[in-house]
Amino acid sequence: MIAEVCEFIKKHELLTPDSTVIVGVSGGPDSLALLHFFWSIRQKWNITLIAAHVDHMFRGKQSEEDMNFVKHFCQTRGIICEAAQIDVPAFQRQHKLGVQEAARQCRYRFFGELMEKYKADYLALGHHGDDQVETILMRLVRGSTSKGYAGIPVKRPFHGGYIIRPFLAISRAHIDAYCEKHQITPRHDASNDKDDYTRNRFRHHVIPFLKKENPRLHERFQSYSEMAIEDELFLEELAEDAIKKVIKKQEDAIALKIKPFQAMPKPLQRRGIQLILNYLYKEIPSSLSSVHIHNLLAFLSRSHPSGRLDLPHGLKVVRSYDCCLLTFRKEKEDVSYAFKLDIPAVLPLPNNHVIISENWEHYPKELRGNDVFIIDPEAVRFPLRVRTRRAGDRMTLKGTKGTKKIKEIFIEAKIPLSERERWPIVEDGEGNILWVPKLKKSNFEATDVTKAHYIVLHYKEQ
Ligand SMILES: Nc1ncnc2c1ncn2[C@@H]1O[C@H](COP(=O)(O)OP(=O)(O)OP(=O)(O)O)[C@@H](O)[C@H]1O
Repeated sequence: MIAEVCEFIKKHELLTPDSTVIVGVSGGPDSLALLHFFWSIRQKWNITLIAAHVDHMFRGKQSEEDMNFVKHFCQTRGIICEAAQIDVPAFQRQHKLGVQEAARQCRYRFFGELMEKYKADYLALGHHGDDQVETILMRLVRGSTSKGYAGIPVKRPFHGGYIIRPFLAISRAHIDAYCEKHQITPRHDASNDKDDYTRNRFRHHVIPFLKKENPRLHERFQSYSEMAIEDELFLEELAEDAIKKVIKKQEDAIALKIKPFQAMPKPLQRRGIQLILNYLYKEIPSSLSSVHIHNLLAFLSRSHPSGRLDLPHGLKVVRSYDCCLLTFRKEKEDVSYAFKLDIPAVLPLPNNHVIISENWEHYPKELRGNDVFIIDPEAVRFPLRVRTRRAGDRMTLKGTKGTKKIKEIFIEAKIPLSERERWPIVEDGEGNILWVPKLKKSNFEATDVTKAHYIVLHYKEQ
C-alpha cells in the first residue's frame, strides 16, 4: 500500500521535501492512517507535521472523546496537534445550512486559519478511492455540474498551499489492512453505519456490487476522474475566452448577447453559463442544480423574444430580443400612466394631485403662473392626454423656438427621481407636449386674448 501511495504522490507532485503538512484528522480509520503514514515518512522527507482536529460538538461527550483520542494519538508520537471545538449546531442555525455543509464550512475555515498560522504548504485529507467512486456515482444520480461529475480533485490550491489527497490511490480495504498492520485502533463513528445518509446507502448497497465486477474499481474511477478534470480545465479555458466576448459585466448583473451566445458550441455554452453564475453568486446556493442550467439554456434558445426566469436566491433572468440580463436587482414598480383628459373634468392623478379642466368664454387674464395652462381649442388637436414621461420627450418652451428635453427640465428643477416617475405631462392628440405642470409651459399656450372659447387647466394638490 505504501508503495502505491508513494507512486501516486510522485505522479501528481503532491509533496516536496522540507515542507509543512497539516493532516485533517477526524479520528476515523482513513485520516488516522493518513496521519500515521505522514508520520512514518516525516524524516525521509524532512516534514513538519501538524494534526488538525475539529470537534463539531454534534455528539456531546462522544465527540469530545474523539478529540481527546486524537490528542493522545499525537502526544505519543510527538506530533503537534491543533484541536478546536466549534459549535456547528449554532453555526448551522445561524446560516440555515444542512448539518454536513455547516460542519464542512466550519472545518475548512479552521483549516484555512491553520494554513496561515503555520505557513503550511499542504493540507492532507483522508479521502480514498472508494470515496471517489461514491462521490462520482452520487453526483451522477443526483445531478451536478461538469466539474462535479469529475469527482474529488487530487490536488487543489488552498490558502497559499494545496489540499492534497494521497489516499485516492487506494481503497478502504487497503486502509483497514494498514491500520491492522500498524496496530492503529481508530474511533468508530456510528453515523457511518446507518443508511440515513445517501453516501452510506451507496457505500453499503452499490459499491459491494460493483466491487464484485471489478475489485480494483477505485483505480478505474480515479483515472476517469483525472482525465475528466483535465478535459474540464481545457474546456473551461475555452469557455472563459468565448463567454468574455458575449457578455458585459456590471456590478450585480451580467448582460448576455443571445445570438453570439447561441453560436458557441454547446459544451462551451454550458460552461459559460456556469462561469456567469459563479460570478453572480458569491457562493453558489446548494439549491442550484443542473436542472436550472438546463432550463436556462432552454430559455435562451427559445424563439420567443421576451420572457423571464427565476433562479434561486432571487437571481432573475430577463430576456428582451437579443439581450438577456441576469440580475439580482429588484424590478422597479411600474408607476407610469396615461389618461384621457375630458373637458370639463376633474382628473385625479397617482401623485396626489388633480388636473381640473374648464371651458371659459373669455381669456382668463387673472390666471397666471405654472399651475395654470390656457388653451385655444383651435390651436391644438384633441383628445388631450395626461401621461408620465417617456425616454426622449422634448417640448418647445414658451417664448423660444428650440426644443428642450423634459429630462433637463426635471434636472434643472431638482425634482427627485422618484417624483419624476409620477410627474404629469399634458399632451395634445398629436403628441405635442403642451405643459409640464408646475415646471414649464410650451408655446402652445394661448396668447390671443380675443377668442370666444378657451380651455383652462389647473394643477392642484388633492
Ligand atoms: N472532524 C474532523 N477534524 C479534522 N479533519 C476531519 C474531520 N472530519 C473530516 N476530516 C478530514 O476530512 C476527510 C474526509 O472527511 P469525511 O467526513 O468524508 O470522512 P471521515 O468519515 O471523517 O473519514 P475518516 O475515516 O478519516 O474519519 C477526513 O479523512 C479527514 O482528513
